Amino acid sequence: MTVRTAVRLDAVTKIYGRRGRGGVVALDAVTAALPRGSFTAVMGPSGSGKTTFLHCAAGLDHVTSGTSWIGDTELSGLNETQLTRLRRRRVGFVFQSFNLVPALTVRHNIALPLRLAGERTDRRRLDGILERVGLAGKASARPAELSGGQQQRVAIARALITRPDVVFGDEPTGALDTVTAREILALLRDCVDTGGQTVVMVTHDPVAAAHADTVLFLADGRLTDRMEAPTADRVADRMTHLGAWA
Ligand SMILES: Nc1ncnc2c1ncn2[C@@H]1O[C@H](COP(=O)(O)OP(=O)(O)OP(=O)(O)O)[C@@H](O)[C@H]1O
Repeated sequence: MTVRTAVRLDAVTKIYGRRGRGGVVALDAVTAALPRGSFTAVMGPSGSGKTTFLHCAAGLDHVTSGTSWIGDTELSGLNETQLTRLRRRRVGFVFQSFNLVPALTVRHNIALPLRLAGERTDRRRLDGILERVGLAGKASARPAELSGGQQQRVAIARALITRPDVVFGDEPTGALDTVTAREILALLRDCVDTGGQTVVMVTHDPVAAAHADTVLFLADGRLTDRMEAPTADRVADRMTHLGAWA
């Protein structure tokens, strides 16, 4: 494979439980290659395998069969220690529920991945990231003192601090109002356009998906369709055909 691919899955199957004995086939021979510096949205009906796709792509979960790569690193070839290192340094995560540490200030929340990796935090870099996510004056605040949108900005800054190859988002705007969601999506878009990052985002929302370059559609664990240069209307239409709103 070429290093121009940030994320790759080759015939990835994920079964929870035991094959053929009541096990759930959450992903069924999924193959996808996501280029570096691209923004991909993953959509599909509830239970179609979106979160499982994200977890298998990011090394948060083991695949049952098939192979997945981050850059040129094959994840199934890594032991637990190597996987932990990869998750700390090469991927960033943003969740619907922000997952910040309440007792820590914004500055310390953002620096946490570096501390866990045993690295010193470069003050200038941290200030630069705070500025980039629009929180320059909030370094000493604690999460409870921030709005939902501001908390998600902290989570994005925390995801970016290790300069990851890929930022994975699982419904990153799911808990936000429409206006705030749009600001967060613009920030993720900027990570790709200005920062050269690769972003992969699970979402239920066609408007959110329209910020991506490509939308991948999952149904029953299979990749059934893709759309380039999506618009909210076209995505909503495609989701209707998948029975997503049923
Ligand atoms: N830990 C688990 N153990 C057993 N089954 C699981 C587990 N995680 C997910 N599943 C099942 O795998 C299938 C895919 O789940 P997944 O969470 O990936 O779907 P999703 O598209 O993200 O759903 P949603 O939109 O509702 O969050 C579902 O049938 C789900 O019930």
